[in-house]
Amino acid sequence: MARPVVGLICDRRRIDDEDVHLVLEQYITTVRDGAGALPLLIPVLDTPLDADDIFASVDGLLFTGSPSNVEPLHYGGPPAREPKNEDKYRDRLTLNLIRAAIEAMVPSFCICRGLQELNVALGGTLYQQVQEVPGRMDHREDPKMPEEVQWGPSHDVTVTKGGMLDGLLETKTFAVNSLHGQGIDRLAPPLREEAHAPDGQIEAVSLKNPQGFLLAVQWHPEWRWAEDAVSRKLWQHFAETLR
Ligand SMILES: N[C@@H](CCC(=O)NCCCC(=O)O)C(=O)O
Repeated sequence: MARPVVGLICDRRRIDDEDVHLVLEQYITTVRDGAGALPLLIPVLDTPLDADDIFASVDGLLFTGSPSNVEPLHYGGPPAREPKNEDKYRDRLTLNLIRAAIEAMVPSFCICRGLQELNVALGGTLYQQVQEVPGRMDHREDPKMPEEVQWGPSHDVTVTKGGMLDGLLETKTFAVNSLHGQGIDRLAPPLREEAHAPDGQIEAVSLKNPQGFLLAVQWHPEWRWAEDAVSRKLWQHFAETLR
């Protein structure tokens, strides 16, 4: 039987004066092994690919993480302090694609930047520097540390009662990694909180009125997914919605 196909959103970066479309390999191998699907990379072109064309070729979508930030103009925020750290072509594709995927009930899993895109696409706002918000922790990785530490467990999250994760996971508090400087400020009206960090930062969301599968997490369940019971469950559940 043919494997289901999952479309992974690429980043668009300028490398050696060329436009390059790329995805970290860990997302690709996790889609293959954790969700049992065929990974299909979705490039971020000047004129975005048509959502219906994409939906005709995939059984689900993965909105990947990225070092780039959603441009604040999309949520009425002040100009970014680091305007170079943007991917305006990705914004142009994903903000519309997420809304279209919800409408078309295409199963979608959103990770890190993907969660932030979902919140902005549905009318929410972002903190541009979570660590500067009074009472919030620093959710960024330490780039001076070895990769294992940067991507290793960083803080707990607690699952919110009555949501998708509450129904899915036996463990209600568990450790996650944390590699983000931005985060949800105002939650988009159609979304509900699924989990939060000890400082109150929203760490996972889903639709209040679910239509198909839509889950977004601020952490990275693709990192060493096979070694972590919660990550295994999330990928398995995503896989089940693809068929
Ligand atoms: N830039 C945003 C989003 C953070 C994010 O997605 N990090 C993932 C980095 C690794 C990768 O390339 O997937 C923020 O800082 O909040």
